[in-house]
Amino acid sequence: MNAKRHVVIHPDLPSTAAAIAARLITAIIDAQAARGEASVVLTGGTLGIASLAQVAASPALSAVNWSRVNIYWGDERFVESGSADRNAVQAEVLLSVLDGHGLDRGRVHAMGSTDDFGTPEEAAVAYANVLADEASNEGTAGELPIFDVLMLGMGPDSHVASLFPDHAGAATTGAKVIGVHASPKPPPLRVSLSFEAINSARAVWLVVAGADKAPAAGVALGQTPVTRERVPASGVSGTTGTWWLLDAAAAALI
Ligand SMILES: O=C1O[C@H](COP(=O)(O)O)[C@@H](O)[C@H](O)[C@H]1O
Repeated sequence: MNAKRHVVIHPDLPSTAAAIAARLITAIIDAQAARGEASVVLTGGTLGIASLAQVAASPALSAVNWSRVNIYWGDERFVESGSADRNAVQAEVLLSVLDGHGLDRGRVHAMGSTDDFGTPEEAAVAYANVLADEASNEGTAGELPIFDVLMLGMGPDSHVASLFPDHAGAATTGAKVIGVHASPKPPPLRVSLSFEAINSARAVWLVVAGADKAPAAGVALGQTPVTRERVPASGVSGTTGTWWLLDAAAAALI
């Protein structure tokens, strides 16, 4: 067992979402106390979006200085900017509420859409440039800003972000952001952080709920060695720790 890997199991999806929301607000407050701002990487997915809704409803919302929170995404569907398929559109359940709490939309960095780019690769290069600019602005060495918390959903096939098992993106090295074609899960075109970018984060949280995720969680957390190309969820980790935040159904085979 990786000493920095933590597994936290909650009874069901609603309680897991509420716990993740409380954890996220606390992590942002702690990061702001330490360095004046906080950066979070959001995920789409059932539990990821449910957790954002819980943040929006939290009485602790006003404890955060939302004007100094930087928001990124781990992956995005390469579709029209207003499409309900987009993780950034789904995140409006929180962002629209935060507008009333001082959120600086200049710090909200959505990945590109088909409105502005011809291919996922073009959007990926543009997002890599955004990340490099933000790293430079904050004085962080390298091409990636500090990610205090990076959230990832996980698919039943063990994909995280848009890194799918035995698919080109999961085998890519040397790029921070990649274009994805022929995604096994629709829509087929996507943009995703690479393993390299994900694993630069301080804390990586895998947020996982539902019985359909139990086999993949069992394999990713199991004793049998697996590769990240075959089981992408097994290949992510934070520099300070990796937290698996699951409901009981998803944890049934751990
Ligand atoms: O396609 C995606 O799926 C995963 C997981 O979604 P879920 O609905 O099965 O929880 C999500 O984390 C990822 O961001 C998204 O693009």
